[in-house]
Amino acid sequence: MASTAPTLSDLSAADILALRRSPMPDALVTPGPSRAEIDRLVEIALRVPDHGRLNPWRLVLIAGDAKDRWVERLLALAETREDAAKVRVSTRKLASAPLVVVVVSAAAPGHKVPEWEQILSAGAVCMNLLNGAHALGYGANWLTGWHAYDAQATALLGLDEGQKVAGVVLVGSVAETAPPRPRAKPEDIARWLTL
Ligand SMILES: Cc1cc2nc3c(=O)[nH]c(=O)nc-3n(C[C@H](O)[C@H](O)[C@H](O)COP(=O)(O)O)c2cc1C
Repeated sequence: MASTAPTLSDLSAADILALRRSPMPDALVTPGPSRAEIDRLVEIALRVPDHGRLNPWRLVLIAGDAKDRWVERLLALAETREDAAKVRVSTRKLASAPLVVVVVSAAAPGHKVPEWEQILSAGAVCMNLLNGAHALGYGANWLTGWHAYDAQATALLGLDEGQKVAGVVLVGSVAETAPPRPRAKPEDIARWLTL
């Protein structure tokens, strides 16, 4: 008998957003999105509110041989650190996913649009990547990790002065769905303003 489990195409956009869950990094596997799907994902990622149309973000796409070399170089850098044992483990989390999208905050300080708002817009890019990947039938996980902050590691990404890594978003097919994660209770977080 055919499975009656709902597929993505049976779900409404609201259900897709409500059901999204980050798979574990090593549960993100090949095949990754095709080139056309990556183009679509980038289009979705960039459809974010951006006060003043400053485009205060950049994306670095990492896949294939370049991704293997990136992880190798990070592993070599990890070994030079005092916390090598710990960062080696977090670096290996990057190995499985076929696509990594590094979201870079390129906020302009001193602009009349506060830097805080520009940085928030980079966070929105990360979130759109997660939802976009999910809607396209893939999974994604938003990480940072030591390599998002270490100057030698970020130099591998060719960031300009003042740019910061907002997210290292792993994308791939989902080998194993993560179990449900406890969520904040709306009543603990949201309240109606009464004046
Ligand atoms: C800015 C940011 C950085 C994160 N960095 C890491 C990280 O380095 N390592 C990690 O295990 N999880 C990290 N997380 C958490 C993962 O994204 C986590 O898998 C996620 O919160 C799971 O929740 P979800 O299923 O609702 O997406 C980070 C989350 C955010 C928002």
